[in-house]
Amino acid sequence: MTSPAMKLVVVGASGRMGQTLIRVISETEGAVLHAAIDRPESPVLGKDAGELAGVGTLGVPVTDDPLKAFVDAEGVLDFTVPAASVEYAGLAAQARIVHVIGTTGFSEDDETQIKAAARHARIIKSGNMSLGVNLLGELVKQAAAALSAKGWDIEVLEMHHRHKVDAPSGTALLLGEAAAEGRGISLKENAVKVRDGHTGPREEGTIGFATLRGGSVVGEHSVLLAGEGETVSLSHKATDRSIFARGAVQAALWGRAEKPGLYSMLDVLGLSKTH
Ligand SMILES: NC(=O)C1=CN([C@@H]2O[C@H](COP(=O)(O)OP(=O)(O)OC[C@H]3O[C@@H](n4cnc5c(N)ncnc54)[C@H](OP(=O)(O)O)[C@@H]3O)[C@@H](O)[C@H]2O)C=CC1
Ligand SMILES: O=C(O)C1=N[C@H](C(=O)O)C[C@H](O)C1
Repeated sequence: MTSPAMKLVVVGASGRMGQTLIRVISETEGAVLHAAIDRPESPVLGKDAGELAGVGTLGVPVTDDPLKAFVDAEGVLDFTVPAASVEYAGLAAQARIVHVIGTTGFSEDDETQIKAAARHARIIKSGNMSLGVNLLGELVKQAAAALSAKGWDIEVLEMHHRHKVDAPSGTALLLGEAAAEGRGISLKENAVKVRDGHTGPREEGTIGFATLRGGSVVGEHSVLLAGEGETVSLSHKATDRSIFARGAVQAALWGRAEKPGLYSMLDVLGLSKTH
């Protein structure tokens, strides 16, 4: 017997990802839009979420009351801002529902609070929900392990649209973590996120980041492994935000059957060693 469609709440409904999520949910068998939430000051409150996202009337008005929305829901899809995601994680824990977090730019304190919420909520969190980037992360891990001898320098390059507010991107950090794992080192202790002025020569074993912003670029990432006389380059280019939204809906459906905990897209995609 097939289970009824999973009731999903989209928070940040007016955002670039919020609208893409509403569209993708409307096209996904097994998922249904239960509620759409935005900030109390948002001009879209009261508007139909489907009309807002260009998929026709869905009979779901945008509200600013997450608590009420979460009570009867089974999952929340959250691509908003760190402060809001931390708050939603607490509410999802109270409601015992699945919380898919795509938001990026968290502080260490935010991460601690999300981990605490995952004692009761099923949280799936990733800096990038696409299949391609998560596969790329695994390839980067392998390449970093294979090219771990001295003389191979790792640099992560990213470009995004002019509206993006955090840097390096969540994806760049995910790829940096993958490279660090391949090397058996800590990213936190070896990352170089900014270079300016007389920096001196590159420090052996560091992982560098470079950030570009402009135009409407959805998301482009490259990991360069630069050696003496040769460079290996591993890249991903996103041209459509629906790749992230499809991954998020897939994550929510997967999380429905899981125990409370903090999971990543590697768990959802079966690429995790521990799952
Ligand atoms: N993990 C992944 O695969 C991906 C992650 N992202 C990340 O998702 C996040 C959002 O990206 P994007 O959609 O481009 O950004 P937008 O700015 O377009 O959307 C963010 C939305 O969140 C809303 N918002 C802000 N505060 C609250 C709140 N307290 N409660 C409810 N809603 C709130 C904003 O409303 P308002 O505009 O009124 O402030 C806006 O509608 C970013 O962190 C981005 O990096 C993006 C794509 C893929
Ligand atoms: O802000 C964005 O747009 C994106 N954010 C995510 C990130 O920080 O990596 C994922 C994707 O690249 C788009």
